Amino acid sequence: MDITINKQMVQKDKKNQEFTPVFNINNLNLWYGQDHALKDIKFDIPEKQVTAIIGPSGCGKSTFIKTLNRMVEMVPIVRMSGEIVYRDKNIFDPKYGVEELRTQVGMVFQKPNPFPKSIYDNVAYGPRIHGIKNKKVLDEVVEKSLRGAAIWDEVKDRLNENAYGLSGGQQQRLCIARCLAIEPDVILMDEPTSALDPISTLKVEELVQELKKDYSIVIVTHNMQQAARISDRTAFFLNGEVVEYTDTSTLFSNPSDKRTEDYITGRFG
Ligand SMILES: Nc1ncnc2c1ncn2[C@@H]1O[C@H](COP(=O)(O)OP(=O)(O)OP(=O)(O)O)[C@@H](O)[C@H]1O
Repeated sequence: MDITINKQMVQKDKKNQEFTPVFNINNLNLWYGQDHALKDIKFDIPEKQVTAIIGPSGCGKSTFIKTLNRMVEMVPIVRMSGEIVYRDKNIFDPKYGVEELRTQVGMVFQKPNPFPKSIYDNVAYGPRIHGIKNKKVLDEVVEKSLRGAAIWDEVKDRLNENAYGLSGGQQQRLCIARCLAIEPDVILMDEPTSALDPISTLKVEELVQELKKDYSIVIVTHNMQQAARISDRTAFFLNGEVVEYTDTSTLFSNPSDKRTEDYITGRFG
């Protein structure tokens, strides 16, 4: 049986700009036991743009982003219905291998989580698992990934030192380099700067702007200013629903739903 679903056609947003979706999410529902955490989520995530997910604590942002690489299934009590189409294939199809998906859809977490290994080995880890053994090829991948994550100049003379010796901001960029080393198509970021100081936050935000030239990025953030600064489109989640999803400038300057307006003007959350 062919699991290809052709939904990846070019679409137009509210400003009539064309975009190609990388994910189509259709009537996605998710329960933790009896708790209905995601309710009829339906929207498309564009290619090579930054999509921000905002909303108050407990509204389902992390749960949602973790459905996109099926990490949420690691929680045993999770049940889901609906469909997530990634580049014309339903990721819930039993024929779609989760490893294949996670090679395409990388993830960066809230707290930097380098392995207790050298800087070099952190970045080479994924390529090695994918069978790359040649030292010269690995050296190239490591350098390219560290350059891509804007940390090469800071670490090039200490590649064999333990990653735990880096600052929090450097560790987070190392984790981004580790993600780039497997050459993903999409990068999911779950509050990637919430554990960082303002200068490291700025570096990661600048990096996100660079990365979107080559990757499609979905970022969960508590910080509305951050969403406004770095994203092209924003989805506002509330109680497990998407209240509003549109281009970021419209959402912050002219929201169409009163609940969005109340949230972005600080009336709750
Ligand atoms: N592992 C879990 N088991 C049971 N319920 C969970 C689990 N993870 C999340 N939930 C519940 O699902 C709902 C959404 O949680 P989620 O963490 O996705 O929200 P969030 O918007 O990311 O919150 P925050 O901004 O505080 O991180 C909450 O009611 C939460 O209690």
